[in-house]
Amino acid sequence: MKRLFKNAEVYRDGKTEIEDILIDGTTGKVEKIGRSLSDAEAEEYDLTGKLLAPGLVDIHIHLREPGGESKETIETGTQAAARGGFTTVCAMPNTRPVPDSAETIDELQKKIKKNAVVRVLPYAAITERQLGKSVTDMQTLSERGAFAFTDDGVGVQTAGKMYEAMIEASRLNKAVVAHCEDNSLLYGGMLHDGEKARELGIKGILPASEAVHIARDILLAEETGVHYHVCHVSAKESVRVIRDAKRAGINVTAEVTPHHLMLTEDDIPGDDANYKMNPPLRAQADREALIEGLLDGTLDFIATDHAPHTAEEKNMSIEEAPFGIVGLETAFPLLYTHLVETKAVPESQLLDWLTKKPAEVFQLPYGEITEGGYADLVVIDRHKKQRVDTENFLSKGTNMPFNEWELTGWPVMTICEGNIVWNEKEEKVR
Ligand SMILES: NC(=O)N[C@@H](CC(=O)O)C(=O)O
Ligand SMILES: [Zn+2]
Ligand SMILES: [Zn+2]
Repeated sequence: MKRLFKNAEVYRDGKTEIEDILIDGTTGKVEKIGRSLSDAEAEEYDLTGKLLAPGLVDIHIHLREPGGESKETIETGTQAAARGGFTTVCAMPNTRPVPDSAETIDELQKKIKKNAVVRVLPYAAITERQLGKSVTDMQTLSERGAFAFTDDGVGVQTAGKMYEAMIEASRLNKAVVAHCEDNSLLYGGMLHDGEKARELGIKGILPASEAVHIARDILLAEETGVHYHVCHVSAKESVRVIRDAKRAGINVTAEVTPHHLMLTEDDIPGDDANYKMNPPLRAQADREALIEGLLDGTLDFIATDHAPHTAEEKNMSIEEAPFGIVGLETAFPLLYTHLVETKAVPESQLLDWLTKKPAEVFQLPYGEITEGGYADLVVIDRHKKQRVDTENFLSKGTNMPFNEWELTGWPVMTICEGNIVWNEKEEKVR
């Protein structure tokens, strides 16, 4: 089935212009882009006044399946993604079992094929069961569709294992994606090692627990030539280390989450586990360094680290609850409201951080609207103002600090490979 989107403000090639886009549901591709298009067979949609952008790409999410279905499933997590405007998401491997072998990744691929509403690219683990002891059979995992390798959820504790993994990943032309956290520097910390932790009497997490791991890995990346990508950068020291590495020509890239861009430890109202995530919300100087890092290209793009947990788990105290917050359904309006509407960042820049940049960094054929390219699109109503209502989420997870925030710029329709996977008008997910 063909669809013709008329009079949209189309963002492509760095510009926004009023155009029509004809897509083909059979091939899943964009057939034509231009002015005054018509097609006798196509169903028409008038998008006057709406922004039509490439479908968003999220390199870092947790779908919890298999093993954590009470927190999220491939179905509910990708429904949440579709509603948030995301058409490509990369699923982290801290599941039970961990995708660390041919059997486990094959099983995961089957589940994705059956239940995913948007495109899911699965990560495989760097080490077996993410225990940091022996590197997985990366070649086999690559052949079976591993997007890249990561032990997200934990840091690879020894330099030697990371080095071995990087040599193999480099040979296979795959990225090593790292959760950076040196356990020997944790000291039982739960919040950033700052004012708020002291006030609440909770042990602090040193910025160095992140930055030391990153610095170590960067030297190993230099040695091995691997594409090394840093997850959820939170500390100003980490930004500095990555900036220096890029200047030295080392193949390092990095992401930052919406929550680290928006919040600091000062926003934590008390013992509320909706503010508990790893890495933690840090100080104002860190938040500023993250924004500066994004603007100067030290940090390459934004990823949500959507990390659902059950209400039961998150209703516990900060010291008892698990780390992590959800983000797929609010990422775009949150960033649009607080970066674009405030004029801190041009709309095109925000879109690039959520589409073109992540796709480029991982050499994915998504994240841009082109004739002949995938019909992955999101329609955004820049004027739609709405309060976040976690009760209304499609995700099973409601654990997040942005409930009841009034935000502007909501996705109203998401198209993945030519199929409408979310349409606000019909409150529908495929
Ligand atoms: N970010 C988090 O706080 N939690 C993540 C793990 C992770 O991303 O490291 C989770 O899986 O819950
Ligand atoms: Zn992580
Ligand atoms: Zn994560």
